[in-house]
Amino acid sequence: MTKMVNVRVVDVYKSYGKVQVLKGINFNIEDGEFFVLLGSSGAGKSTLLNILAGLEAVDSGSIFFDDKIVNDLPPVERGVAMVFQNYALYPHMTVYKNMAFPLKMLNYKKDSIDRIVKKVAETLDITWLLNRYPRELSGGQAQRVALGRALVRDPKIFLLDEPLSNLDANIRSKIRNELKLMQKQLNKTFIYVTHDQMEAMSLGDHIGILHNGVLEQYGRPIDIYNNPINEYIATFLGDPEINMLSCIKYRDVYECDGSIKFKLDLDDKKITLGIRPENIYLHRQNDNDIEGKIIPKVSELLGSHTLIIGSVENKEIRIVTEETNISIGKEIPIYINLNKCLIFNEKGENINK
Ligand SMILES: Nc1ncnc2c1ncn2[C@@H]1O[C@H](COP(=O)(O)OP(=O)(O)OP(=O)(O)O)[C@@H](O)[C@H]1O
Repeated sequence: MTKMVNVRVVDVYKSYGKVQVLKGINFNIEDGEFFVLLGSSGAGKSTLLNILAGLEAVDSGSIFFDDKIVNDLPPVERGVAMVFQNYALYPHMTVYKNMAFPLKMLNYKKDSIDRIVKKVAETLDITWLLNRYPRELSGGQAQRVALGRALVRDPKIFLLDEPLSNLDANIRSKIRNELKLMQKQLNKTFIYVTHDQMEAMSLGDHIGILHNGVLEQYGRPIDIYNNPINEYIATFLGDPEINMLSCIKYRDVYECDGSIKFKLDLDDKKITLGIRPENIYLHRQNDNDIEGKIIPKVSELLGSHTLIIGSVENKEIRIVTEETNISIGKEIPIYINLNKCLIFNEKGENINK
């Protein structure tokens, strides 16, 4: 097995014509980790992935694999393998031939090809599928084969560009779990691009969030979720979406959308209070909880929990609760613990102490 690489991206800039797509990107990826690049459409994710693959050149900046600069290395010499959205399996070839293909192109001998394909098939538990054609595979199996085809060349890094986005929602989470297990088993560095925050949260050892060509935040999913640096990130992560209440200070009391009032030792005249739906309660939890009111309008069962969408003074509030007996249309109290809220200043920056 090749040694795991440590990827370092240093001050990377990239423009297409007048459009600056990457504006000074810096981050590190540890050996053998599952790294997720998350961002909305047009954020620059694919561009960055293509730069790592060697399919695009940087305008300035450096890419290091294992402390070795690879800016000028062509894709085949980088030891990376790409797995695309549609898996790009050849429909007229069996699984065996699909997996053998990259080695055949590199002029490997027939018996070496056979040995490698069978070994990789065993690792991925797809030996029994070797004689099938791609049309005879489920989404998850096709994904294993696509990984297998990438794995035969023993790449140091896997680059995956939205590999699950063509799958039905119901098998997506199953395949997501499998992918994570396979990555841990293979102990290879995975760099995974997605616009889906759920996918990023569940797969990533670390996540980098790209927004308009800037890496806004980097870290462990739970740390970013609990401590997003700004309103954009706070809103991007989490489903149902975080509640954002605009608050204005009158004397020493902040008054917010949705009839919520509280005291806070801050100088800012205007702040935004970010409250995750799971942090709003229908019963008092602590003496110093802030009390508000909502009129529930919709209640949606999420399995073990219920999502309530309620409103006060035209402000919509999302609550996730374990309670099931909610009367729609009747005003009820809500309780918020200020310590569990995020506080943003007028510029949208997180100012939690
Ligand atoms: N070859 C190109 N020529 C010109 N502009 C490009 C080219 N490739 C990408 N862009 C532009 O660069 C920006 C970033 O594109 P990129 O594909 O990296 O975004 P993305 O985050 O992967 O988006 P998506 O999730 O929609 O694929 C977009 O505004 C896109 O239109």
